[in-house]
Amino acid sequence: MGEPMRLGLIGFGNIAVTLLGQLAGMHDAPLERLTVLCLPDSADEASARLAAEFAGASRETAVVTDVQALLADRPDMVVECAGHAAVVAHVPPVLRAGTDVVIVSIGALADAPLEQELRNAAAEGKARLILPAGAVGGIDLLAAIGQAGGLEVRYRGLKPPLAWSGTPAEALINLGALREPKTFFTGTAREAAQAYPKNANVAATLALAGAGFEATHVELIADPAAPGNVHEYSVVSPLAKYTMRIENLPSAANAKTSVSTVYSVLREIRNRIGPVSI
Ligand SMILES: NC(=O)C1=CN([C@@H]2O[C@H](COP(=O)(O)OP(=O)(O)OC[C@H]3O[C@@H](n4cnc5c(N)ncnc54)[C@H](OP(=O)(O)O)[C@@H]3O)[C@@H](O)[C@H]2O)C=CC1
Ligand SMILES: O=C([O-])CC(=O)C(=O)O
Repeated sequence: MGEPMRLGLIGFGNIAVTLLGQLAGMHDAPLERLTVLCLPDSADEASARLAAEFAGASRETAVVTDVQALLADRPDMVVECAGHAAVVAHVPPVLRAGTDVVIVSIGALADAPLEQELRNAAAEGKARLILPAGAVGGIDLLAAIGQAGGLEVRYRGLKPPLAWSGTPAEALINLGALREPKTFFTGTAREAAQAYPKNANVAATLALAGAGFEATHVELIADPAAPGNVHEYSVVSPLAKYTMRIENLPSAANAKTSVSTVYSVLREIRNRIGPVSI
């Protein structure tokens, strides 16, 4: 059994609540304290759910609404699952304080000054900025062969029309009337991640692992026949060529987010606490 850990969570939406259920059932790699940083409007609900679903004899919980209170709880690691604005507001001070952070809203790094600020904050605090694979796979191979250069990466993100609601796609196509797949965005990973902050974090993950934000080609597609949230990409490099297609189950509480994202975060937590990292 690993050493007990003090975990901080930023956000209390779909990913955080689903993760809470997974953490509650995790006994092989124990958590001794879970501190949630949420918006003031969510604090009462978060307190009630933590008390009912997670707290116990050997588990303490706290709900806070500002980053200094989160840091005062001395978490060993913090997981951000709240969106791009929360990365901007909260992650630099946590890194500067010397605490490792897993960022789920990776597309925030498409803002080049913010990416630099996060790298500087991690260096200053001697902390690690951890970028999980999230809803996509094959990041290990991409990051490995990318070191040799010469990468060409092309990514297609297909989701059912509902998953694109509330995004700029609404102004480009009639999502409700769509009867066939429609590509509404073609561009770079930087453009995609910035225009679709809740839907194109995968494009940013591929860019950061591989060919960079400008050289990673992205297509975003609304497809009424999509069998879930689909991530397809192809890699051509001097060392390897491969294609990947992942059909992800969307979250019941947020069609934009694939459930596998939660499990990717859980993997980071287990790798941190457990005796083996894989
Ligand atoms: N890397 C990847 O592969 C993936 C990354 N993501 C990223 O994860 C994010 C979270 O996903 P999900 O949980 O499904 O989204 P949700 O919208 O369900 O949850 C996000 C929660 O964070 C809250 N929040 C917003 N701003 C702050 C803040 N400053 N401090 C604390 N809480 C805040 C939101 O409140 P309110 O609703 O009131 O704004 C909401 O409750 C997405 O926005 C996306 O950026 C998602 C899928 C895949
Ligand atoms: O969860 C997914 O399938 C991917 C996603 O939303 C993103 O890339 O932001």
